[in-house]
Amino acid sequence: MPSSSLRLKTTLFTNYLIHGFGMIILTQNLVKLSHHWNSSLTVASFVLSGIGIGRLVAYLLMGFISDQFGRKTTLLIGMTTYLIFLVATPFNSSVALAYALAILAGVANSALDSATYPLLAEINKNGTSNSVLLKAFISLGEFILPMIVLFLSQNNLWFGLSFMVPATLMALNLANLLPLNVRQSQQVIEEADLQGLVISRPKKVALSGGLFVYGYTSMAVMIWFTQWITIFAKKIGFSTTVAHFLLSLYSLGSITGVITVVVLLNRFNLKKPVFVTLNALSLLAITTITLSTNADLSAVAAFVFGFSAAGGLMQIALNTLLSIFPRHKGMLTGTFFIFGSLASFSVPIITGLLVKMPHTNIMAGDIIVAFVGFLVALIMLVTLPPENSSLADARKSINKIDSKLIALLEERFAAVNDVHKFKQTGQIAIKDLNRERQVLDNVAKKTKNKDLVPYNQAIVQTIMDNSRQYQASLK
Ligand SMILES: O=C(O)C(=O)C[C@]1(C(=O)O)C=C[C@@H](O)C=C1
Repeated sequence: MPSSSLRLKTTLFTNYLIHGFGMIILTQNLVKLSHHWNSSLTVASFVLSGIGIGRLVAYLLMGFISDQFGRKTTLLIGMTTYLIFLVATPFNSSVALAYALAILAGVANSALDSATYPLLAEINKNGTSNSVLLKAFISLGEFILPMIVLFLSQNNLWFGLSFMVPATLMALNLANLLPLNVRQSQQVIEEADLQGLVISRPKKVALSGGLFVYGYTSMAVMIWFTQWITIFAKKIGFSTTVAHFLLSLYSLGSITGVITVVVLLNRFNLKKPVFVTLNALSLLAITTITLSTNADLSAVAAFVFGFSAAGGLMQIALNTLLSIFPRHKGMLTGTFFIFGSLASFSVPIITGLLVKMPHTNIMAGDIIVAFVGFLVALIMLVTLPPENSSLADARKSINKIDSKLIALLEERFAAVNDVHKFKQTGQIAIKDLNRERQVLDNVAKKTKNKDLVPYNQAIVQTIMDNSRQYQASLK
């Protein structure tokens, strides 16, 4: 790996560690901040919604900027706005400005996403495991920040230091990024890569449509669980300790899942089986949680649910989407995350309505969400071209393709036989160089991956040479 690429990756992962801090920094300091703003806790928690608004408003714009003006520009926008949010928030004493700063944090988040996911896909051909790793850095940030907040409060230190730690990291990270030539680190984005996956149009439509739906369900399935599991567990008679423990097991499962998925995807070409298996596991786990009245069984299911549903599935789906339409990675990332943001917005409303209805099992709705996610995984299974995880596997694929080619060649020779009959009747020469040129032009036009044109043309030329020999052999 070139050193510039390693340096760029360090910047990207550090950004997401800081983003892990950023995700919970307002909630972790909410009481202190509300005093600072001279407001009630209710008003202070309203400020949190600014982040969601900022994300929703900015995703498409940032996606556009990322595609049109480059990943580095978008990264700089994201990092600078994050820095302003982190530095200004602890000093600010106006609620209105706090809301504006929260919106800025949302904008920063959307800029980072719109630049980072496309960049990771471009730096590494198989960028899925790196995208999943981003989630691990977010979790690490979310794990560290509460400890910093606790340390500051126990030692009577200024709460604003918890903002200054990520702000300092962000400033250093900006200094690290500024001199970098990101285009060079992106390496050569070959024409072949820009063509995207070679699959039929209907398959492309089905897969990309499914993946956008997955942008919603993958987020919704987690929010639904995390929002209700404690209340649900108490309602079905589990002790308060068990009820809270289920959420911790979910988080533990999530971190284990992310690490497992990163290792699996790094070592083997297993994207499809991993995606389908984890979706099946998440469906099974949430069904178990919904129906179980046994605390031990629910505990195992909560861990498995975190492992699968929160183990980086969203990142795998986004990465697959980017591989279908590589020319518009920024806009696609933005749109995908808008679906996710819609889930954060709508799930609390939907579940809020459901919970008012008598005799409803609030977790049952999450089974439906997980089931839709599983259906998308099945669509991926049938539409994505096969990945070969070993030499033997790759050769098996070649054998299958060769069988199809042979059948097609036999069909072609049958057509050549007909051509030959017409030529004999009309006393026309076998060799027709004009026709051969037409055929080769057609090959160039039909070949999607332009790097392959000379090879495909050479193959078809050989076929025509043999077609002539075959015709000469016929009586
Ligand atoms: O189309 C013809 O005239 C053919 O004879 C068939 C064919 C071919 O195999 O495509 C073979 C020889 C000619 O030189 C051109 C094309």
